[in-house]
Amino acid sequence: MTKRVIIATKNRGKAKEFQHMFAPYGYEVQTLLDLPHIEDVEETGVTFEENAILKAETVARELGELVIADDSGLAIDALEGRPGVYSARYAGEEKSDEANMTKVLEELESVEESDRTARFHCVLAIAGPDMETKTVTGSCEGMILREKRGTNGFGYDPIFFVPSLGKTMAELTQDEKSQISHRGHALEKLGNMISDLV
Ligand SMILES: O=P(O)(O)OP(=O)(O)OP(=O)(O)OC[C@H]1O[C@@H](n2cnc3c(O)ncnc32)[C@H](O)[C@@H]1O
Ligand SMILES: [Mg+2]
Repeated sequence: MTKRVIIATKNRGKAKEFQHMFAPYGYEVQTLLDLPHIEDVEETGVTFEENAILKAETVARELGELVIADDSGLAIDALEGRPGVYSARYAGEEKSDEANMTKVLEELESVEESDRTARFHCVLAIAGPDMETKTVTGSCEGMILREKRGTNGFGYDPIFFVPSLGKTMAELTQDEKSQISHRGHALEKLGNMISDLV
């Protein structure tokens, strides 16, 4: 029987990545896109950790099941860590990846190459009945380019350059991204915990 794991996300890009990352372990991933009766959780926290816990615990309580949530974002040094926890809505409530990237590129227009350092952060929270909520973190270092490159991935991937690979995140295959990404690193840490629980 296929094991099922629920991820409390409505982000199609994240959903696709989790499906890909869990498949080799024989897990079928369901997200809030498959469970439309579950409402969006308001992200009132001021840290990735607070928001990940909020999303995981709220949905776990509603479903009475084990749930994983992902809160993530991009921290740019020249912008004092912005967009940070506001990454999804940086250019407005409509959560447009294109508008968010355009805003970042404009804000960095006068910033020279060596100062364009940034990193993606990901906090995964796992919550469920009869267990204490746990969190793990992962990050990935890079540079913000001056224009978009590549069409894979989602969010800020086309402007996030990974120096060790000489490519943007949006030029990586799903396998390549999972090996080096903030989400991939966090999920590695969650690995053993999940196999004990789900
Ligand atoms: O809360 P859920 O429903 O999971 O979906 P969301 O898109 O609102 O997710 P977050 O609140 O965690 O915001 C994360 C934002 O950070 C960006 N982001 C996170 N991981 C990324 C990745 O792997 N590549 C590119 N951008 C990413 C992207 O803009 C996301 O919308
Ligand atoms: Mg969100």
